[in-house]
Amino acid sequence: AVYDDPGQLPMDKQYDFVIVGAGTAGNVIAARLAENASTSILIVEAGRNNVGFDSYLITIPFFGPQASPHTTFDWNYTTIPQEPLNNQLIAYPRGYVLGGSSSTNYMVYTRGSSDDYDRFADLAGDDGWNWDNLFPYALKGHNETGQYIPSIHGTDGPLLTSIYGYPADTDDRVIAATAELSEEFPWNPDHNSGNMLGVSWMHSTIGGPLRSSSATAYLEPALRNHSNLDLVYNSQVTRLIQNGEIEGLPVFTTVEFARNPTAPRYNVSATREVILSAGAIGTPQILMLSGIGRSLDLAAVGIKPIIDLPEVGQNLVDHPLLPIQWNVDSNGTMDPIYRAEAALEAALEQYYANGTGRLAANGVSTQMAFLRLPENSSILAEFGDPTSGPGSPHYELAFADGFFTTSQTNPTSGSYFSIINVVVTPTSRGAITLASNDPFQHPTIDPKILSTDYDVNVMIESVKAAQRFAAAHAWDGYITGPYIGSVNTTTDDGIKEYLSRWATTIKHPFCTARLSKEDGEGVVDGQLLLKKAKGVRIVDASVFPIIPAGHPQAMVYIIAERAADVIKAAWGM
Ligand SMILES: Cc1cc2nc3c(=O)[nH]c(=O)nc-3n(C[C@H](O)[C@H](O)[C@H](O)COP(=O)(O)OP(=O)(O)OC[C@H]3O[C@@H](n4cnc5c(N)ncnc54)[C@H](O)[C@@H]3O)c2cc1C
Repeated sequence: AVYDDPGQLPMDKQYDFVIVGAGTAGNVIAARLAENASTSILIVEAGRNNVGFDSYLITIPFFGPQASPHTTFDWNYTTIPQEPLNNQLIAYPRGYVLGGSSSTNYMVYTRGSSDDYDRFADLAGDDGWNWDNLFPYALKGHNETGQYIPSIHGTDGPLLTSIYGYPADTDDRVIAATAELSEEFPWNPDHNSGNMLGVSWMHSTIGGPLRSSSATAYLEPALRNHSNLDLVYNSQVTRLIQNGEIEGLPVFTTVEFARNPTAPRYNVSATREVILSAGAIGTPQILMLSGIGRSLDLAAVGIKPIIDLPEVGQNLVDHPLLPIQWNVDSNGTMDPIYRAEAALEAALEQYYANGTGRLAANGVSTQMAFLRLPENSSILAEFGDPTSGPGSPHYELAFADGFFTTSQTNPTSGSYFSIINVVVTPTSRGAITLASNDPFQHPTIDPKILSTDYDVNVMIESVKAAQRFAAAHAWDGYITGPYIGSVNTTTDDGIKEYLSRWATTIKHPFCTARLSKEDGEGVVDGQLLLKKAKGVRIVDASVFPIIPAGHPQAMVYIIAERAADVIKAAWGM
């Protein structure tokens, strides 16, 4: 059953599992556990329904970047001042809706490098998490035909993925530049094979003309098909409550939640486990509100410490992003972004008539490159190599037909080509801490974007690589010059100044409740069970020991698919 208010929930009902957060990972766990008819499951979600008011923003692919921030789909968090970015406060979006961030993200689908999975398995002390063993879970995707290797994609799983669905003016030139500069920018027929290096067509979680999210792919069918699954949304979990002790360890299987700060609080207990899937911000916030974290910090905001786990909320890592653009001469054709917006009515008419046109495709980019610094790079000599192996990239270039930005003011005329630079193996580490003991007050978010010399230097190298790509003959007669003339991006210092103005986050917070097989380290163990406690497992972006070197939603889905099997095995289901 589905409830849109916590007051409606039958309070005498027993659940085997209570899942906190109907987001990317939470819905995978819920749908898989619900396959066992004799098990009862409740999902508690703070955010809103994914259908209803303004929902075209989260269904029509082109509008993805407009679904957040400052909408009802978003938690609308803001960071504290980021010193390397001229002390700007950065909007820090997270999905506040069924499907979580999979309902509001930009839909880019990259599984990541096999090295990243193998390092995850090593740090977890469990080979079940390595690439070879997780590959069958990756096939729980569902594909359309296109520029990809069919044998490495699934065809009957729930999540829909596809390649870019609209011919861009720049497609042929990107491919020609790749052929021309093939030593630095080799073509890779499909970066979802475990080897992601090179330039490939971008894949997206789009099926037909619609966004595919964990709400549409997992939650909705599970609620339709399994009466043992209940959902309550508009219900924010305010803490977990200790309800006993087993083998000298506190048990935390009672979940407290409320509709808003002044509404009554309700409790529900799981007879087996609570699964925290509230994401890299929500999960550490709930743990700390429950007395689980760095004891001194908790006491400082008036929370009684119960479990001292100093890494809760620490190790926050995110990918920094920096867009750069070029003016282009497109023979009088408008920039596709304005073309879609200026001709919105016609575009919508086409979209609703037959699901085609610019609005049916991802609004971000068309192809993307994952690249390594050269072996003899002075950056690697000075700082070491943070990648998980020789098949993993240091940075990414994403190519966009039109003006793409999430930090600059959009121009209102002209035609553009954009390259989005991303440092995919950042070494900056920030933290989530509690600003108060009020669960409805946002936590303090400090991702410390671009705060290490390694990150800044790799971003500078990425921009230079983008400039080399845009200087290929393939762009002759098309690119007419760089877009921002006021900052000289031909020197390292110039790029640094440009970066302090326009770099931002790509919105991939990770690792705030990281796993570790070592005693005395991390927040969860290799089976994702909360350390020093009983009854709590965490499955979401927070448990990753290292941020994936790519767009991470695919790896969250894949890890959640296996976590569901780990839970089933633990309870003999
Ligand atoms: C704007 C944006 C663009 C992105 N673009 C991409 C992209 O193109 N490709 C890609 O691979 N990745 C992208 N990402 C990142 C990716 O979407 C996330 O890493 C991934 O979805 C995280 O999954 P999760 O399960 O950890 O958390 P989420 O999917 O965020 O789920 C957490 C859920 O828990 C709920 N919750 C939180 N606190 C509470 C509470 N106290 N009580 C009850 N419920 C709670 C939330 O409302 C949410 O529904 C993007 C993210 C954003 C925000």
